Amino acid sequence: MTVKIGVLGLQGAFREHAKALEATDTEISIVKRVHELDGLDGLVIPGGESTTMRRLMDKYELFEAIKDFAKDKPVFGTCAGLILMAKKIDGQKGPHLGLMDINVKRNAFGRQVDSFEAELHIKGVADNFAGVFIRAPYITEVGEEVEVLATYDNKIVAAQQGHFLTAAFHPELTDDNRFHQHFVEMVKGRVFV
Ligand SMILES: NC(=O)CC[C@H](N)C(=O)O
Repeated sequence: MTVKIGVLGLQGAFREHAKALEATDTEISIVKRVHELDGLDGLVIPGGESTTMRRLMDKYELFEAIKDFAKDKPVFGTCAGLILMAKKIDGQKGPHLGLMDINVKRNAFGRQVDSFEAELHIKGVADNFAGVFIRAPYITEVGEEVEVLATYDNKIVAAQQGHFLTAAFHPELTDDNRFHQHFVEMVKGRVFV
């Protein structure tokens, strides 16, 4: 069975995510409007700039619609997507979607190392995954139900909580689609139960 996965296409690296998913057994669509969530089995929230993406979500009434979608459908957020999914953002009053029990710090690796690549061990996914970090956040704290999937320099950079998956880096910017494949398996598991 082919599952249908949408990539939120308001801003950021959504085309790259769609491309990474092409190599998996999925039907892919770009989501820019609320009705385009209909019939999807899972959603990817890409990297970009979290405050801009939030503003656009509000503008197109996608904010509540995505919260609703996420009640029982898998969501995968990378970088800005991770920030949007977190329950707590360092130095910021409230969260955005607040889907995952994680605290996140934005632009957390500092200005000197704006962007870098590091080899990651991602639990259950890959021992040697090239993590591309771009003004990346990291997770400072996780709740009991959150499973840490990867750390870099003792900082949490990938995690999963039930049907939510998140990464501080950009798996869509490499040719390695194992992390996307992991999300597809999560979506399939959900569809079959
Ligand atoms: N590459 C990214 O998605 C960077 C995230 C960005 N620093 C933010 O705060 O939204």
